[in-house]
Amino acid sequence: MLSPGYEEIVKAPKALLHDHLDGGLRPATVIELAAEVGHELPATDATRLGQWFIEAADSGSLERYLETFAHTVAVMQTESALHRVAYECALDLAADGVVYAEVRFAPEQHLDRDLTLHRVVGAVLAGFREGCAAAADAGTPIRIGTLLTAMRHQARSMEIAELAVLHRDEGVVGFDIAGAEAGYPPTRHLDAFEYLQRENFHFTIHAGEAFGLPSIWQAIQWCGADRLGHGVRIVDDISGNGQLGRLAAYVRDKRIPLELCPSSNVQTGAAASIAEHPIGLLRDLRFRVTVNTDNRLMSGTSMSREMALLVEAFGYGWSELQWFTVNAMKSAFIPFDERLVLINEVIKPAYSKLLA
Ligand SMILES: O=c1[nH]cnc2c1ncn2[C@H]1C[C@H](O)[C@@H](CO)O1
Ligand SMILES: [Zn+2]
Repeated sequence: MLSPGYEEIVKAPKALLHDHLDGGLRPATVIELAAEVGHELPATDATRLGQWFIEAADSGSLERYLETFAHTVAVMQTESALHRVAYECALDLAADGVVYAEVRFAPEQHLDRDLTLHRVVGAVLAGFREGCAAAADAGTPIRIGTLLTAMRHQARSMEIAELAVLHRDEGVVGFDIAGAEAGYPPTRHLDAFEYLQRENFHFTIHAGEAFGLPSIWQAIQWCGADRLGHGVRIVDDISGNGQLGRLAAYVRDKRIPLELCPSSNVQTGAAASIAEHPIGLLRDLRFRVTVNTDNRLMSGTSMSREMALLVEAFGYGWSELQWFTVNAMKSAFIPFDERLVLINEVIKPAYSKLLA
């Protein structure tokens, strides 16, 4: 059978669990919004700006990679800008064939002007709602769940966790912490995670990206994370012959989803190349692997491109792409019955045609 081509991958339904709103703006939108607020950018032509983001993020360090967000966050400080960015995000993901996405952002980073946390969340949720309606009209339906992120070097995680629970019936489906990992362990935010568990709410934690096993261990065993944002360094607990250490065995046994982001990991130095990315080993060992974009602007990528890169590097076919997609859908934070509908009525029928 021919290996999946890029155009066919775009048409196949895909599920995305790890995508940052402030890491997915269109370069042209960054330029227009920057002009409105007088923010100076490193380039004023959309192609050159897009290239600047990719090159600046290609730094080999998470800390330097994160510096590029200064330019996107700076232009997302009004309700209309947040609404527009969320609206375009929904359209862009839908046009790429994503049928389910969880998109995250940190409300506390959008208070530089006069917004409140509630208004920030309201503007993003409205943007997603209207973007999803427009995508459905265009014949590319998509469902989007929002995750609220707290920045791990700050001290607002409890407040953001409460904000997420407060908006749970309006589209917020989960919580996360992000930012520089080394020096900021997940247990710094233990009170927020314990609160979320008492509320029967869902959360993922960026862990095992720029820091190793202790971060993953804390995220799972102290904080109770449902999923791992990246978690790629779980390979440090797997020996050369595929023998699993206790933590890796626990993660696999409990089917804890790994939100792997191949291109982002190469840019931050967590993997040497796509071909050497641990996703190959983790899939062979049947961890609950999912494929994600992380930051489409900083990596110049999309869900289809990430899958095409894996097809090229590992020789994957439709059955592996379906497996990643069903894994993601099973691991989503929306209710079980709604996940099943997407798996049985959208994903499986499409892949069975592609597999035929
Ligand atoms: O991959 C990441 N690791 C840690 N933090 C990240 C990553 N991608 C984005 N962020 C940060 C920068 C954003 O401003 C913030 C909220 O989306 O999350
Ligand atoms: Zn991330």
